Amino acid sequence: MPISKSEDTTLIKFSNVSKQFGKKLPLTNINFTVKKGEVTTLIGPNGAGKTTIARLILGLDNPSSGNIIIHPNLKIGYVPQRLDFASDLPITAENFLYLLASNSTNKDWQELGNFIDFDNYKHHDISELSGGQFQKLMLTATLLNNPDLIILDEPTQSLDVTSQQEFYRIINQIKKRLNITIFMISHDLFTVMKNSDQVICLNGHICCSGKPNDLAENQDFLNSLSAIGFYVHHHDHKH
Ligand SMILES: Nc1ncnc2c1ncn2[C@@H]1O[C@H](COP(=O)(O)OP(=O)(O)OP(=O)(O)O)[C@@H](O)[C@H]1O
Repeated sequence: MPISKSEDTTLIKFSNVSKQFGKKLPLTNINFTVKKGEVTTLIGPNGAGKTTIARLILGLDNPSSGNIIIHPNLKIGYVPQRLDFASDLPITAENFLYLLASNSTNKDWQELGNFIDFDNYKHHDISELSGGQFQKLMLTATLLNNPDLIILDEPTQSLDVTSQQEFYRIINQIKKRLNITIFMISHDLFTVMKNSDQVICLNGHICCSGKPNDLAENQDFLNSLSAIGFYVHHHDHKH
């Protein structure tokens, strides 16, 4: 069913979606929308159903019940958590992008390279890249197909704080300059709160969701974060 005109900025809409695997019910009654041009971040503990949601969006799996509407002709790119097969390839980062670009719709990979500080490591073999450089390369590889929306599965999981901040800076640039919508799965609660337009807190069901600023003030949100194992720092004293 197409999205009606009044919801034109809605790229993805989950309505009462549940997913069952045998006797397991990892997702129950999931409702959310992803709006064009926004960064939506899904947070939750291991086993919360985050990857299952990403797979449903990508059409790799179907909901057991409920309805998922994807905006017609939406091009979705996926940046996986890891890409084991590529990390040992005896090929430079530059040649890797060059090869991918020759098969893609966006031939201008060198321009995309500006986003990721590519000149500093483009002549390095992929196996020599740092975790942060490799993630940036994967991100750029995904952008080669001119997606409208990209899904990032825990992109900063193995990165140190400086590389995480750098990665989120790039994500924000991509959002602004290329007008790409971002759907991100993440564990980095505090970076998420700084860098998202919408946060969805998941643990089999949606515990709460909203704009980071609203949620930060919301005791239900703080309680549900504690309940699912996120440490919440209460900064209630003055320096
Ligand atoms: N194909 C499958 N068959 C059976 N159970 C599955 C399948 N895929 C996922 N599950 C189960 O669904 C639940 C949610 O898994 P999912 O991978 O979506 O969680 P997650 O939030 O992404 O976890 P993590 O943070 O560890 O990656 C888990 O209990 C998992 O074992």
